[in-house]
Amino acid sequence: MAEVKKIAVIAGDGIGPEVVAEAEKVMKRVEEVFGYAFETEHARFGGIAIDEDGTPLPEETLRICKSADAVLLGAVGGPKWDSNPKELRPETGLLAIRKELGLFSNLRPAVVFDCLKDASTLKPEVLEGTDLMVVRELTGGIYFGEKFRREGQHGQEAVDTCVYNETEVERIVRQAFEVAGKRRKKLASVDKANVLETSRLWREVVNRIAPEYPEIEVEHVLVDNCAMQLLRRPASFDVIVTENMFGDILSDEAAMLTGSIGMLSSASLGEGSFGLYEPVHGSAPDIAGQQLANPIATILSLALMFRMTFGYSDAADAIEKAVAEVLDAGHRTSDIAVDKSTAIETSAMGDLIVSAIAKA
Ligand SMILES: NC(=O)c1ccc[n+]([C@@H]2O[C@H](COP(=O)([O-])OP(=O)(O)OC[C@H]3O[C@@H](n4cnc5c(N)ncnc54)[C@H](O)[C@@H]3O)[C@@H](O)[C@H]2O)c1
Ligand SMILES: CC(C)[C@H](C(=O)O)[C@@H](O)C(=O)O
Ligand SMILES: [Mg+2]
Repeated sequence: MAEVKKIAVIAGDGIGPEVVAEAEKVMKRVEEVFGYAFETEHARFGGIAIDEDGTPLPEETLRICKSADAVLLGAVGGPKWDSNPKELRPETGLLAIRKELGLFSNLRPAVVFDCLKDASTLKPEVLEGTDLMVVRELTGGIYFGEKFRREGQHGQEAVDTCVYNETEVERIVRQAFEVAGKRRKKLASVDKANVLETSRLWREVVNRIAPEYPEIEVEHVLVDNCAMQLLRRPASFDVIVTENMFGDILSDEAAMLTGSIGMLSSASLGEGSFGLYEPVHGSAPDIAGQQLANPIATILSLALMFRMTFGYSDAADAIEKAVAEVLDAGHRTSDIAVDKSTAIETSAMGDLIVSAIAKA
């Protein structure tokens, strides 16, 4: 009997519960096919927790996450809470959970499935061979710097500060070198060193560490240029390492290489094997509750959990293969369907993937 792995499951808001439900079906199927055992504990987080507990990140939720081996998260947020004070914003809870759990490294793979090239706005020949990984710093930078308002000469002033220390930069940069070493050995460090002091420090740290990884080819790319090159030569990128806000923006851009943000999975990691796994997308209030959401990003996030936290590569490979097979067979949710009239619902996509999961 396999050791029981504890997974904290946080559905969240909007399409969160819809996509997480499909990932939970996949979890059950993996238990049946591979004999692994998972114990899940559900927790409230985000907008729903604000409504029921008066805070986006209840103590109980944090306790459940800390006592688990890994966390599966859907998405949080929505217009209902958009004008709340910042302590009562779902997004504030998201930043708090990342910080509390020490998840400084966010891996966001963007892989273009051959059969989905028609779902992208880029030409198929530009997309050919695109398989990149954004390594985003997740617990520092402008997201976590001091923020305040003050009265200025021209009315209210708002201040956001961006701070990075060498230790924070070094640990994420080392992670990225390690990731690149297991891939195609190319690292693009993305910054704005022509303007920002934090970026100058970032670049110095990358240059100091690079000689320790002589097998990795390093390029420095300014973030504005990177945004452009991602559309011009996406296949030339292997690993992109960058600070918190640039990584947020570039990963949503990279999503469109794959056809939809509904395809992009992520792993948030710290020093140990513990991780939080969530799709890159948000709660998509515009399509919530209609079974229109693509569950693949969440299902692929679960595959990342199996591979990275539990070392269950057989199950992770089987999930990824099942997703590829279902897409190859022509099944599409609306976001990736060229002919929208043929699109299938969230749960139908989940069911098809579940049925396709098999031992190699
Ligand atoms: N990690 C998170 O929980 C997270 C991430 C991003 C945004 N958010 C929050 O989500 C809310 C909505 O944000 P937004 O609209 O800017 O971004 P979003 O990612 O929720 O949606 C952007 C667009 O992509 C579509 N989309 C997103 N996921 C999809 C899926 N799985 N299948 C099909 N289409 C999908 C949406 O319908 C929408 O048109 C905000 O409150 C935001 O703060 C949360
Ligand atoms: C909702 C928001 C706080 C979050 C972020 O910016 O990190 C989201 O955009 C993401 O990419 O996970
Ligand atoms: Mg984002």
